[in-house]
Amino acid sequence: MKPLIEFDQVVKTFTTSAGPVKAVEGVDLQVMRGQFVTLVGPSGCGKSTLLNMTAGLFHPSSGQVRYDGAPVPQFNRRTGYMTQNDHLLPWRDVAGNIAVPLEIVGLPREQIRERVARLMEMVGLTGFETSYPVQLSGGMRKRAALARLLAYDPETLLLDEPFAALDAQLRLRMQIELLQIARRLDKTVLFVTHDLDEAVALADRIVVFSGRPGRIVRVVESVLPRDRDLMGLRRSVEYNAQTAELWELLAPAVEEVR
Ligand SMILES: Nc1ncnc2c1ncn2[C@@H]1O[C@H](COP(=O)(O)OP(=O)(O)OP(=O)(O)O)[C@@H](O)[C@H]1O
Repeated sequence: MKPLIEFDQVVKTFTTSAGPVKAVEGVDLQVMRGQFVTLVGPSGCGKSTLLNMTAGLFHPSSGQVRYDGAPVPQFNRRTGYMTQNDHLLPWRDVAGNIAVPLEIVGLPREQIRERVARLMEMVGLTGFETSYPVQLSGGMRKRAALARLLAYDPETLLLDEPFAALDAQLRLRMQIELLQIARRLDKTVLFVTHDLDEAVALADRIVVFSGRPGRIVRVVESVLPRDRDLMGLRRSVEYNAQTAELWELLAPAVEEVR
């Protein structure tokens, strides 16, 4: 099977007023179609930079990022991006926000209405069509942003700490929903997080980075079954052992940053 996303000896150096900043170095990684891959590592190790390069927002300084066998084009339209900030339009209601991508591609009104209703149901927002972002809780805003992202129907979801601002319970609910949706729609996911528990809970593979310049320290295959019960994970011996193993791996990098 061919990988969907490939990082081949990727180096990215930024030019800043304080001089060059090497964000990542020697990154070799292959992501298969349909895989859920989490990226963890200390702050500033270039995790977002890797997502940006997958989205085609900028290119590596050396090495190559390939998508479906070809170098990533400028603006990779087969990917959809979601960051900590949900970027909902405050002057549009929830249905109006989710409809934006469908309006851009010129879908007829009736089809937009149907697609929006389906997406709202998928993320558990039915009944809030006419609410405005300011009236929503943090979790509901994330759901709306996720539905809008799915409206683009991207093959790959690039998620940069999407749930970092949520409290523990809401985060768990969003994780459960995201995992279900990703599996059901067969999405490929690159998910950046600082939270090791989250990284292990969601991933098929966990990629651990060193401090800046970010290098891959280890790629860990999940010990959990693909079909997993996120609610019951805390009681899973395998889950706790894998999380502890990752803490050990990350400890030197955390020390370095300190
Ligand atoms: N556009 C840019 N111009 C200059 N420097 C940048 C740019 N983007 C990222 N950097 C620098 O590259 C390094 C890696 O940044 P990046 O945001 O990819 O790290 P990260 O691992 O996602 O960090 P965090 O976990 O804190 O979000 C940082 O030192 C950052 O300041």
